[in-house]
Amino acid sequence: MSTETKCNPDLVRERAKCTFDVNELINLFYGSEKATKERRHFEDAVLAVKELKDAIPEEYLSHKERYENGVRKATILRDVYRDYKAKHNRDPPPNQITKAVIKDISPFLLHNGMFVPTIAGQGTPEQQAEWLPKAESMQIIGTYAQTELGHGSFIRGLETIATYDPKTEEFVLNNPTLTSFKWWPGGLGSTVNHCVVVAQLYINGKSHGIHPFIAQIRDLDTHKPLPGVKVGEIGPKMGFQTANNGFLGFDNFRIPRKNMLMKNAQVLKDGTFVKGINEKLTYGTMVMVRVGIVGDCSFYAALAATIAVRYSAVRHQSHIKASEPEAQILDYLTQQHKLFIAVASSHVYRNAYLWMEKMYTNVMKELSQDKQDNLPELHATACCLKAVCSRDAGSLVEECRLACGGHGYMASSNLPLTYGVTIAAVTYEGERTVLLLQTARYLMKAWMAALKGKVLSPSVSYLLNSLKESKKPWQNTPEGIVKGFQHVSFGKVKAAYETIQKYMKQGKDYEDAWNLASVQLVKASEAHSRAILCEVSWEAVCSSSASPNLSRVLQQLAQLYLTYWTLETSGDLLLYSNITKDDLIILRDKYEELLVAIRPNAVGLVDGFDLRDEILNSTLGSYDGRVYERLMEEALKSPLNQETVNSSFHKYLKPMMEKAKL
Ligand SMILES: CCCCCCCCCC/C=C\CCCCCCC/C=C/C(=O)SCCNC(=O)CCNC(=O)[C@H](O)C(C)(C)COP(=O)(O)OP(=O)(O)OC[C@H]1O[C@@H](n2cnc3c(N)ncnc32)[C@H](O)[C@@H]1OP(=O)(O)O
Ligand SMILES: Cc1cc2nc3c(=O)[nH]c(=O)nc-3n(C[C@H](O)[C@H](O)[C@H](O)COP(=O)(O)OP(=O)(O)OC[C@H]3O[C@@H](n4cnc5c(N)ncnc54)[C@H](O)[C@@H]3O)c2cc1C
Repeated sequence: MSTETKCNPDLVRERAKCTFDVNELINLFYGSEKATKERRHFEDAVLAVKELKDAIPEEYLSHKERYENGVRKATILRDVYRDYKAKHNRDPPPNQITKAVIKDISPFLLHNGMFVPTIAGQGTPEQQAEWLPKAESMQIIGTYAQTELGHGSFIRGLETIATYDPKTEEFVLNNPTLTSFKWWPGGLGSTVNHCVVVAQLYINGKSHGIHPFIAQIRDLDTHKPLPGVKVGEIGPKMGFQTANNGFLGFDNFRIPRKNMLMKNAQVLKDGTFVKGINEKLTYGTMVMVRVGIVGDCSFYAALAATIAVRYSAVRHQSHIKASEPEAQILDYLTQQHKLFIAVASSHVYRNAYLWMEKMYTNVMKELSQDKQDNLPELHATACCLKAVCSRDAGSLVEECRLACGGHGYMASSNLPLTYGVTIAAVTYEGERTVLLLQTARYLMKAWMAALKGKVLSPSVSYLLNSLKESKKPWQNTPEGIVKGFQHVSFGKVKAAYETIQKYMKQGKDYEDAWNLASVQLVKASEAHSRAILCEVSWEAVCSSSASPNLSRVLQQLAQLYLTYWTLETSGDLLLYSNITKDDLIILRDKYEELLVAIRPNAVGLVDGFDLRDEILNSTLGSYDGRVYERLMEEALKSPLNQETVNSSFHKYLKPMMEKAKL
């Protein structure tokens, strides 16, 4: 029997309506047919491992059990990765199968995501040769320990100290205050035995700024903290329950000189400090991860959209017309308004990620040739896109959850957990406002350069164009809308700059003027991000190799994104572009037309994300649409349903009722 015949009939009908080839979309989204095959093949291999299946839903486990189960599965998953690599002589293809296995966040996330990349990016060839083979083969397990109780955003303010002792050629690590304790690093709680510690370097009483050091913190055999190390777990959070975030403090803990990662700056045996070409290269891992987070946002938006769109196709409630049967809730335009933007945004973030990945790779290549010219643009762009995409993705996931009504509130929908994980990215790897202000610094510099008629980097060159060109009449085309967002960014950058100047003319120094203008500066960065997202995604769609049928739908999605944000930010466009009220009315109508046009393809579009049921892990979103059956099946797994009468009845309820009779 085919999967289709077992499916909910609404979903079968939806799939029959689709006007494009879903497999073509899948291959386009993931790069190629070969990439799809390899990814699916790897996912199959993981899912074939029986031990990776959970007996009961994670939510019924205690905090400790959940962590232990997470570690158990992470180690099995690690074996599957290793075997794949041994068999195919290459890493497994990019995939999201960890989501199907760990459900929440792997206790090895920081090992793979930041510990290994920091050794690779910040270590000398000798250090890489020493640590990478051990780390990559999991002989050692590590994390990235930067944030402290007292400081996360302002990393120059970190208080962990590494004092060089030339007599023994060692660094002495100390956490002199409570606020200097490391706080947050994933896996630190009970999993890792090593970490990259970011600490203030002192030589002969002189501070030389923050640098990364490798410290072994637990014994490799007993796993006990080494003498001089105080380490533990920070407790339950809004999400990330299995990430095993921890705290760490050192008391005169010695590590050899070679444990400072010295690709950028060095400490020689005699204590001579050799400065790197650019001290900000020490922040390199964060830049890489910020790029990766834009890709993660695409995944989370796709996951939530898949669940909510499929559920909305299956769910019937009320009537659009009294004479007709109860409508699929997906037929309500308000529901389409809530959901289709999540589908469209996933594509936008995916294209933005691919664009950023190229920029990142180019800059890394240039840095290897000692060329740093494009590093500021990379940093500024990664900061604002990470900030805007993570916040938007969080809101989209929450909107999808709300769009599922009461059932969206069930843990078994997987939408609450997905929200907790998605929204964390607004804070980690650089808090949103703080990162937007970093981009604003870059925009102010670019603006000053534009005023002087200098050539600007590609991502901000529109500032110069907008300055040179007089504003042209608004055009209600995608290209016209992209230009409109560039005008908004231009206007906001200019206004923020002029506000700073105004305060300075009033006698304020630059820093105070900056702070007083900072709400505008943040908004300028947001507008700059939106202009990039619109331009990059529209260009990607126009240059795609998709067939005419698919291309039409992808263009509709991209136009939906542009139109949605035009209507959402119409005040800004009225202020800074030549858009008129009449243009906005036309766009409002166009937006509604787009929702109606996308509607028949809604299920096909989410099928095109190719997220299998095990990854969705949702009663509401599975491919076959057996929503009500799954809700009941999951509810029956509750431990409270494993007994007819719970002991609390005899202990509390009955005595209460009996007392009440007296
Ligand atoms: C082959 C292609 C591969 C593409 C990549 C894809 C790979 C994907 C893999 C990863 C994906 C997912 C992995 C998941 C892992 C997830 C981990 C989740 C767990 C979370 C971990 C963490 O949170 S770790 C801790 C993160 N912490 C932060 O982010 C702290 C934020 N704060 C800062 O970064 C800095 O303090 C701040 C930048 C805000 C300020 O620094 P400061 O030194 O004070 O600098 P300023 O004085 O403000 O500025 C001075 C000038 O320096 C410039 N600058 C600052 N930072 C950088 C930088 N990183 N690079 C370059 N330049 C920088 C700044 O712009 C100033 O310049 P100016 O010219 O003077 O204006
Ligand atoms: C789930 C999760 C996982 C994490 N994992 C790790 C990890 O593995 N390793 C690690 O080292 N860290 C980790 N972190 C820590 C994370 O990187 C920091 O929490 C993050 O960088 C924000 O710093 P903060 O907590 O100091 O926020 P704060 O800077 O204290 O932010 C609080 C408020 O102050 C505002 N603010 C701060 N500075 C400024 C400013 N200059 N201008 C304007 N407003 C400002 C912010 O906008 C925000 O509204 C993790 C955090 C989370 C939530």
